[in-house]
Amino acid sequence: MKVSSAVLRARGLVKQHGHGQGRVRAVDEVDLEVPEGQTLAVMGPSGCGKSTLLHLLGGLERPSAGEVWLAGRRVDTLSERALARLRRRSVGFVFQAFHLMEELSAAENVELPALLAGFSRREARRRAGFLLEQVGLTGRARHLPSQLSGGQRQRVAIARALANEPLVILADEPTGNLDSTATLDVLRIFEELRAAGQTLVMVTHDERVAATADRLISMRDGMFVDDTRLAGDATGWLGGLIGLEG
Ligand SMILES: Nc1ncnc2c1ncn2[C@@H]1O[C@H](COP(=O)(O)OP(=O)(O)OP(=O)(O)O)[C@@H](O)[C@H]1O
Repeated sequence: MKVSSAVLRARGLVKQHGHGQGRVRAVDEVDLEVPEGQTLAVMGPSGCGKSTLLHLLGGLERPSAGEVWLAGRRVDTLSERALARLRRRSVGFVFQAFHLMEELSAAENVELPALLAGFSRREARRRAGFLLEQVGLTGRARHLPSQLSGGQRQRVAIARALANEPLVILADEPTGNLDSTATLDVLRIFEELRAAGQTLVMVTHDERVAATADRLISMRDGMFVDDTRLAGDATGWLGGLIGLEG
């Protein structure tokens, strides 16, 4: 394990939805530090605020109160434009519903965020090819998302999330729409990501997915009720790719 420096930090994080009687505190005074290279799973009952927390950490939603820091930079006070740039350059998102661009091929879906993050066309293409190979989809690079299975789509989405060399990957129920075979494929990739030292925060209902993490936080009613370190260590093939080996 590397020397811990927090990639992601939150202080006194609050997100309130709605007004008056219908007001909900989806996230309620949360403090969090995610060191570089840590994989963190967040579990908890439906509606406890997991997705909201992930959105706040990734700058997709703004907190009602509190602070979010990414790589030492305050995020929650950035302009929309600066926030969008930070997301493009530094965060990889994986969603339950994949959210691939339907009119683009698998390879193009992975190339696009690399281009937006500033890679040259050649480098973006090379990177997409490599990433698709790593998730076992070389033969599907030219397929459209509609021509892929759910598991294959999610593997494209994970390759896409890695395309910009993100400081952190945020994954919201990444296996929520997958059958058990496809879930195992995604688990294998997450284990490799962890072994490679990729910082990752994932929200999941699946204990098998959570078991791939270094750390497990349980949430209830917008608050953390448990924070446990899980066992495990390994090394893997993604180290070179995300620039963390050696
Ligand atoms: N845009 C919104 N407007 C109003 N209330 C919202 C909004 N988004 C979330 N909420 C409420 O905030 C609470 C937390 O929602 P959130 O989606 O973060 O929970 P979750 O733990 O991810 O749930 P699930 O496991 O079912 O996905 C819930 O009570 C939800 O109804």
